[in-house]
Amino acid sequence: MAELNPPQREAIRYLDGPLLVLAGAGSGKTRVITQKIAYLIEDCDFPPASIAAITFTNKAAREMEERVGSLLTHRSGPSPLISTFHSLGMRLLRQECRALGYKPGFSILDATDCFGLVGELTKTVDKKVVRAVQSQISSWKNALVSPDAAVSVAQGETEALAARVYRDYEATLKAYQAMDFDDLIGLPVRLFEEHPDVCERWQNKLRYLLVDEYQDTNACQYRLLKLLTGPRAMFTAVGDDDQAIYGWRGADIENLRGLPRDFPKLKVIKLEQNYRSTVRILKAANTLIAHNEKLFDKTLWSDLGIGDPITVTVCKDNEHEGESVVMRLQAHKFENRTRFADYAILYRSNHQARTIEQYLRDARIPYLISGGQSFFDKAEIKDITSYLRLLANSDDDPAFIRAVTTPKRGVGTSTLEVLGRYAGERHISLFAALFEEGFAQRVGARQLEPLLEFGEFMNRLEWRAKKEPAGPVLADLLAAIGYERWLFDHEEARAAESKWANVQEFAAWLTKKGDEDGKTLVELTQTIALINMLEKKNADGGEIDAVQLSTLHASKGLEYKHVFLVGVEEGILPHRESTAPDKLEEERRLMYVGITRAQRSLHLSYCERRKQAKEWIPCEPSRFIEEMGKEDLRISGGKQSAPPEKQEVKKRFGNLKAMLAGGGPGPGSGS
Ligand SMILES: Nc1ncnc2c1ncn2[C@@H]1O[C@H](COP(=O)(O)OP(=O)(O)OP(=O)(O)O)[C@@H](O)[C@H]1O
Ligand SMILES: [Mg+2]
Repeated sequence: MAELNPPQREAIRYLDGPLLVLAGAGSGKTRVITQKIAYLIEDCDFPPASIAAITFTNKAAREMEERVGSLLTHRSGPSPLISTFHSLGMRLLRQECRALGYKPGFSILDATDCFGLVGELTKTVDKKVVRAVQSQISSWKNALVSPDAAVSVAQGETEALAARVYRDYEATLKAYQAMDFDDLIGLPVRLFEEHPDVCERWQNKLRYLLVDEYQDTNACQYRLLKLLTGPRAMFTAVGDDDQAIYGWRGADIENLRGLPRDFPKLKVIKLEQNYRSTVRILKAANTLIAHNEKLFDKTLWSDLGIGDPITVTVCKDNEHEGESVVMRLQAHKFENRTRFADYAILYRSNHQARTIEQYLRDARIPYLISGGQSFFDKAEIKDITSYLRLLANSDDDPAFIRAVTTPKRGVGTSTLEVLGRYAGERHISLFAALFEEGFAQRVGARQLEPLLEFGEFMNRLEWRAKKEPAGPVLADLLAAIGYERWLFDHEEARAAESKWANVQEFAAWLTKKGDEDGKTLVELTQTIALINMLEKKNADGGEIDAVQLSTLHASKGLEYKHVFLVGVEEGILPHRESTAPDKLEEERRLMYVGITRAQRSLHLSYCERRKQAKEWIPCEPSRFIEEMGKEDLRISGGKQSAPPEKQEVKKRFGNLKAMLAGGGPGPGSGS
């Protein structure tokens, strides 16, 4: 407890009832959670398995696991449960799903799978409509609105359509023995409400709960939290209302406001010292967020020194911005003798990453991306996981269709249509239907043969997939379906190579996971949907020295020595669809999150124009730059000052070249 300030220590030791730690960015809220877990185990003799900590992302969960692990090095045996709400829900459902009419092998459909399903049910090819319907259904699910209730609350055409689709969507998922991400929270809530005995069992099992990033919980998660803690209400929640950035996904700041109302005994502790950022960075963040309506009074100070001014670079267009950010990063790294991993480049939307990636690749700078397209979203990975899903759950019709048609094995669309109709009449899955005599009578022997062969192959493999270690079973599966050959027959050589490399990486990862955790292929399958990034570690086990590229949303809770925040323009940040007053406040919080990720230096940039559908559109600097208070900003570039900025970069690179020629950097200002 040495490295803790008095309110942090108080928060850690407080066990008399529910506790809320409410504090600004970088004030050590996450550290309170980590240390409190150690305190509960070490000093209060809580069995590790009776403690659950909930983080916002898988990455945060892994980091916390590592930190807790290093605090408890001398202990072996079970560890506390550290996971996201979704992983916790999944764990719970795996054990209890029979009470809700699910088999333990239930499938988890990711957002892309669900998009396909909603698309089919909506009967439209207009992706915008499908997306709107999908997002509306998700909002209802997160707000605990049932399909029946949705019909009566729906307003306008899209919502009415969504309400109609909602019921079919739920029924279809159930028929597939499948769940979407929202179900991983919603179904445990239903389970606990319908089965108080099960709820009580879990309340006794989990005796202390800790929740990080509490401001971004939604109504459903809040309900789950209340059910899990029960009347004892032994929990610590930490959060910052100024960092609530997931309103668009159903998170509700009301849950923060409602906490004192629902728990009259709630104790609130505030933390005021920021241990992350220099004074200038913190001041800019505080000045900016003061433009939002205040929910709670908070102060935040730092004694880490005044620090460098915040730079604002005006760029001609986004190509120039990409080039400039990479050049400035290289120069900064050289001057300060830092590592690539000390840098993050943050942006509002995924598409902004493309240009930056290009310039990073050209400069041969290693980088990692988070918050982007998931590895598991790639077609080749989804092909393979469809087999795994089907092995775990033979009711998973979407998985069946993908697996039976990829690679092609002579099963045509018309046969599948007959199979679908037959299965529908009999109310059974496609997989079960293919073995039935009634179906065999409707198709010719030539059509039936490849289907039966596939079915028998899967049946033979299922037994092994449920019993044997994952690695060898997966290797045999890949060989048996001839996936590699099929890729090279159907794709250009280079595309096929890269896809096959991805499949191999995936197989190696699953094998390793299986070996580490002693899990079978079927057991691992459910985890796949929940993981959005491979744990990239290099051969010696350390983290790769790479620049981190991330959306602002995905950067929450993390910190980097030096941060480049790009595209700080009207229309991007704030986003053009979010300029209504309440949405604007969320955009401002997003900017606040971005600024407060930086420890030592912060570099903003924006473009004077951007290309949109072949046309150049002039851009305005984001209002948030103005709102940060100008005195600590150093603005360079742009029309008036274009030459000096160029000179500046040239000068620095001139130096760089001279220094390189001279064999090494001069004294740096430290990292
Ligand atoms: N008492 C302390 N003494 C020294 N360093 C501390 C102390 N408390 C926290 N820190 C450090 O300050 C940094 C910020 O802490 P932490 O990430 O826990 O803040 P946070 O409040 O969770 O931030 P965010 O709101 O961004 O999630 C971390 O590097 C942490 O190790
Ligand atoms: Mg935190």
